[in-house]
Amino acid sequence: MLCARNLNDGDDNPMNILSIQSHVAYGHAGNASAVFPLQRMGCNVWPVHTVMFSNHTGHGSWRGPVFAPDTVAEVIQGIEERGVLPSCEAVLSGYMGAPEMANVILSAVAKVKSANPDALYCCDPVIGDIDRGIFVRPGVPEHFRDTVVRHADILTPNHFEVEFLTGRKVTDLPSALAAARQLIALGPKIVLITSLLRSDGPADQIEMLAVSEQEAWLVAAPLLRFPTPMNGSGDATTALFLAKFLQSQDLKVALEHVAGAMYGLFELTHSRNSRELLLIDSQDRLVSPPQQFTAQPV
Ligand SMILES: Nc1ncnc2c1ncn2[C@@H]1O[C@H](COP(=O)(O)OP(=O)(O)O)[C@@H](O)[C@H]1O
Ligand SMILES: Cc1ncc(COP(=O)(O)O)c(C=O)c1O
Ligand SMILES: [Mg+2]
Repeated sequence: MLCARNLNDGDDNPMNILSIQSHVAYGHAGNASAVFPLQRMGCNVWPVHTVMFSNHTGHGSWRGPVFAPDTVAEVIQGIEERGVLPSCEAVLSGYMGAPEMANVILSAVAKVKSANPDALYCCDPVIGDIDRGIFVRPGVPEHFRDTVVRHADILTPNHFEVEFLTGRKVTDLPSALAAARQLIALGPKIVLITSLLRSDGPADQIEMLAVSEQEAWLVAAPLLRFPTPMNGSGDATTALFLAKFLQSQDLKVALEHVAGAMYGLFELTHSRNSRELLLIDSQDRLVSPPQQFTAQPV
């Protein structure tokens, strides 16, 4: 079984998650979108930042450094020197900045897995989206496709990313399932496709598809219209899915949780016309989603 820790053994210490992502000071993307939901779900997070930007790139301009891969490796080495990697249950990665950063992250995954063979690597292959196309540096998309994906246990591409990683057009449910299974054949145990848009799907709904070797579940929630695309949603989605999966070890439970939590977050953000996700105002919704969405087997 894909399992970081058996929660039925009476051990109620929080999960430790090493989260290596971008960080923004204002608003929510990367670690600034993932850390709070993980903490609110009761996880202990060790955030390592790959960049420190003033704000997410969706605003059109931003300032701040992209950290050198060696800088990030040094921070991870310092964590290793605390002797705590055996208690790390998962590594989570997102926006990488440059292909060399991916190698630092893969080396962190190897260290964590050698200290704790049950630890999971959850990779959000941040490459781009349907509205903007590719928004990462040259070389990063190919590096995800050719190398990083094979090392992930859980992979959470959006619609655009699943098409890039597989080289397949995803237009309907059969092509979405085939694309997820193509990725699973490379190594990941679970593929979560976020924001699936398909011709044979319901209008005005946004879907997520969660696939493992044994199971496939589809869930739909209302699609809300925003004047500009929202950023940071994938980072919160992956964080919430990982936390719930680690806690429940159940694909359907994790999928239904993330669908309800993300709808709760988007609904509040939409009702207040906010350009940034209202994560703090939605904190209770992230843990106990007010609306439930039932996943269907496919
Ligand atoms: N316009 C929207 N209306 C409602 N929910 C949305 C909307 N956009 C994103 N979401 C929620 O956020 C999740 C992740 O969005 P997605 O666009 O796939 O992330 P990414 O930022 O990685 O592109 C979706 O699966 C959905 O739950
Ligand atoms: C700094 C930064 N990190 C991460 C992301 C990824 O965000 P999303 O969750 O929308 O894929 C973005 C997207 O704009 C970003 O600007
Ligand atoms: Mg994303």
